[in-house]
Amino acid sequence: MRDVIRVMDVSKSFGEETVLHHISYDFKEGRIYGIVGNNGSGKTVLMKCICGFLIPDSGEITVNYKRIGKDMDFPQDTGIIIETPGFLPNLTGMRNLELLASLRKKIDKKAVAEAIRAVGLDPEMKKPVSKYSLGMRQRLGIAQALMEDPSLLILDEPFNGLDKHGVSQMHELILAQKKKGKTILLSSHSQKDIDVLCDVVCEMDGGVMHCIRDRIEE
Ligand SMILES: Nc1ncnc2c1ncn2[C@@H]1O[C@H](COP(=O)(O)OP(=O)(O)OP(=O)(O)O)[C@@H](O)[C@H]1O
Repeated sequence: MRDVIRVMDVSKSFGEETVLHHISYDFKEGRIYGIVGNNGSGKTVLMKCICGFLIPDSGEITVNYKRIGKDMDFPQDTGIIIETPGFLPNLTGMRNLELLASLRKKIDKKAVAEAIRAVGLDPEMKKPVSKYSLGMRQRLGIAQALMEDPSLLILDEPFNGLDKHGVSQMHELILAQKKKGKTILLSSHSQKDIDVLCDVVCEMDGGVMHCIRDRIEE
């Protein structure tokens, strides 16, 4: 099984606080990994390092065998949600995603509209994003992560602000992504999200990461 992400002896501190302490782990293709741990345990910092938003103090991370920060600034072919997604408030959801898509490659309006529909929003909706509820904004964030059909998804608390129905819709969407062979890293404080979705559960604690469940190896 191919290693999509390799985290090799990665450390990261902020002042006196060591958040990641010599972490090494290989994330394999086609699996859903749950990243769990208490508040402040370093889940977001690890995901940000993988996405190139933070630079480790030492160690190396590769995504699809390319070194982040060396061979490329951020991972290619990757959909990312880190923290609550920010959008231009006066534009519609569709226009926001079209703009983001156009920064990367030739804009595919049909794919953008499909992603918006897949998260339960209406691509024709005329409402500007400033009038979206938190849950709608979160759905748009998930659509943004999915719209270019990336093979890797890095989702930090992607269900924030969603109601019960919304969460189960998004569970189905994520499981459908897994069926397409995608690799998914997901952090969540909800045990249900982790139980329903994840093949492997990795816990952050005291700067280190332990795999506490592996349904594939069991
Ligand atoms: N840019 C930064 N500057 C200084 N400290 C930071 C920075 N980013 C994160 N930290 C610190 O790193 C630690 C880990 O933060 P992180 O956001 O990764 O936690 P988390 O596990 O995602 O928590 P939560 O479950 O609350 O989202 C925290 O103590 C946080 O204050």
